[in-house]
Order: sequence, then C-alpha cells, then structure tokens
Amino acid sequence: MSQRTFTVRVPATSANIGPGFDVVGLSLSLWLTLKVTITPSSAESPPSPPTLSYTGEGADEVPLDAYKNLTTRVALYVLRCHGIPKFPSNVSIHVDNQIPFGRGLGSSGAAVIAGVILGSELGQLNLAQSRVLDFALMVERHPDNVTAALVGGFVGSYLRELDAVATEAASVPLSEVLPEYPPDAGEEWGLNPPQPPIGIGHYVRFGWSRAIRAVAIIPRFELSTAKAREVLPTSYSRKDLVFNLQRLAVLTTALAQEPPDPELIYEAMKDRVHQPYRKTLIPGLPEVTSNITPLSHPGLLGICLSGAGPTILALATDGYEKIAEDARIIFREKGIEVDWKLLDVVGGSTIS
Ligand SMILES: Nc1ncnc2c1ncn2[C@@H]1O[C@H](COP(=O)(O)OP(=O)(O)O)[C@@H](O)[C@H]1O
Ligand SMILES: N[C@@H](CCOP(=O)(O)O)C(=O)O
Repeated sequence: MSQRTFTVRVPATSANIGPGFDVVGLSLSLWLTLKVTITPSSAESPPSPPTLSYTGEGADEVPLDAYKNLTTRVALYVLRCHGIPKFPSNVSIHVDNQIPFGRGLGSSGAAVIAGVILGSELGQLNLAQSRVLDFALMVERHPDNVTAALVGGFVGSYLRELDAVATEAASVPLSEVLPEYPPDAGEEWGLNPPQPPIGIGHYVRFGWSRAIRAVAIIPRFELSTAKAREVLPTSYSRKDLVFNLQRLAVLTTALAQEPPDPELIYEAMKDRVHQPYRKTLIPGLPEVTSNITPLSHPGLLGICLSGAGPTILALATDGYEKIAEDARIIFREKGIEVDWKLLDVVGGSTIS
C-alpha cells in the first residue's frame, strides 16, 4: 500500500449578521487547512499514534495531543461511531490556521467541520454532506457557523424537531460525545458513542451581491462563545422578537440585491436578541455600531457583532479603510486595540 495524502480546507464564518441569532452564517476568506499523510506500517516505519503539528493562529495554545485537540477528538468520535475504535496508524497532520480563536469568526465551528471530514477520510467512510452536518451538530449545537463553514456562502439553517429517542441522543453531554482522554492502557473505548440522529440540520443558501465585502475589526482579546452565551436571557418580549424577525426577513434578500441599498441594510442589520446583552463583555460595541453609519461612512451597508464577538463585522462596497480606522479610534478610547482584515465571501469546505 502506498502513502496517502489529502488536504482539508475549511473557511472562517461570521454568524448572526445582526438579527439572525443562531440562524444565519457567512463563510469568509480565512482558512483552516489540514494536510494529512498516512504512511503504511513497515519494518522501517512501525505503527505510531497520530502526530499533530500546527502553525498560524492559536499555535501557542492549541493542544497537540490527538486525544485533547478538538479537531482530532471530533475525528475519533466519527470513527468510533463507525465501529473503528482508534486512529489508523502512522497518521501525521499538519494544521495551518488563519482563523483567530475566540473572536467570533467561527474558529471552533471550522475545527469541528475539519474534524468530521478528517474522521470520514481516515475511516474512508465517504460521509455525505448532510451526514457531516449531523456529526458537527452533535458537537457544536447551534447550526449557523458549521453550516456556513461546510456549504459556503450566506446560509440560513434550522434544526429539525426531533422525536423523543433522537432528542435524547442529541442531548448527550459533549463530554460523552468527545471524551478527552485516551482509555487506560490495555483498554479500548467502547463502540457505542451516541450516534447523531439523521438529518438534524436543514439549510438554504441565500444570494449574495458580488459588490459586498466584509471588514472584520478584530479586538485583541478572546471571548469564548460559551461565556458570551451565558449573558443572554432565556426569554424575550414579543416586541424584540418581532423587531428581529422583521429585519432578518428583509436582510436575507437585501444582501443579494444589485446594487445593495445601504438605507435598507443598515437598519436590517440591527438586533435586539444578543448584541444588547453582549455589550457588557465588549466595551465599545454600541458606540461602534451606532457611530459608523452609511451617512458618515460612504460605502458602508451595515455593521454588527460577528458571531458571539468581540469582532465587529462591517459589510461595505467601498470605504473599507476609513470604516476600520474609525472603529479602531472608538475601541482605543475604551482601551482596546484591534486588527482589521478585508475579507470576501467564499465557498465552503473542500477535500483535495
Ligand atoms: N483549529 C483548532 N484546533 C483546535 N481547537 C480549536 C481550533 N480552533 C478553535 N479551537 C478551540 O475552540 C476555542 C474557541 O471557540 P469559541 O469560544 O467558540 O470561539 P470562536 O468564536 O473562535 O469559534 C479555542 O479556544 C480552542 O479551544
Ligand atoms: N449564534 C452563535 C454564534 C457563535 O459564533 P462564534 O463565531 O462566536 O463561535 C452566538 O451568537 O452565540
């Protein structure tokens, strides 16, 4: 048997786009890339556990132990669900990552999608795209990032209502889906991990005007998505829900129109479901989103928190640098330094 190599690429994502909390996501031109080599065992190359190397964003903090790293733990979960108790021998994985951790640009969603695809490739399982999504949704329970990272573009998704048995399978604690440590010497994990119900996630890809680019203004601090979800209320007023539903309905079509209409989009990117609560964690958020407008910044269409933050996403057709530099000034007044990147909407995950 000869050496096998393949490459998995998964894009960054920006979820919510204002009113679409846990519903819409946009794939953006920063990539998580895995280069995988599987060398057949031989006298010169005896079986060995997977080796991981890592460059780019998060290189100084990401675990390189395959039983601790999110991507490889997800891959192992997929393998175990298919009756394969461990990684194949002699797998080496080099990860190059452009997606900053904990900034609201979908780094964990990308790592999860990469892990499911990795598991499918290592086990030669040939998982269909919808099944990849099912596995990803067992780990990352909101569909917006993982769906956009998998299929690419501007995407809306929902989770199917599950029957009682499937609900139980899908509500297993993550620690059981992804046990963190290898089994003790001489033992193997059982082959009965919770299987994802079939067809959990459903999505549709919206149109996207080719004129629109994304300015990501990225504060130099991390905010975990879990922490940014803890501050959200468990119930909302009808007024606030209607506010968001009205805007989301308009936004999904407005971002496909040529030319895009800033007056329509700026208002349609406002939100009352998550951003008002997250401002306590992101000093400067309300000032940036209310002081940078299409009137003050020609070319701007709309501005919102990217995912759970702290990154700010500005959609624009021009004036990118002024938008970013003025946001920098506002954040600096709050003692926060930022980096910014001009990004494009890209296609989804690939294996080559
Ligand atoms: N490429 C990666 N490999 C391994 N773990 C990752 C990778 N990307 C993200 N993670 C994990 O996900 C965490 C960030 O997830 P999260 O808080 O949801 O923020 P984000 O908005 O970046 O998705 C990181 O601290 C790290 O533990
Ligand atoms: N809808 C989620 C999206 C989280 O995205 P991330 O990129 O911050 O992980 C939320 O707003 O909590």
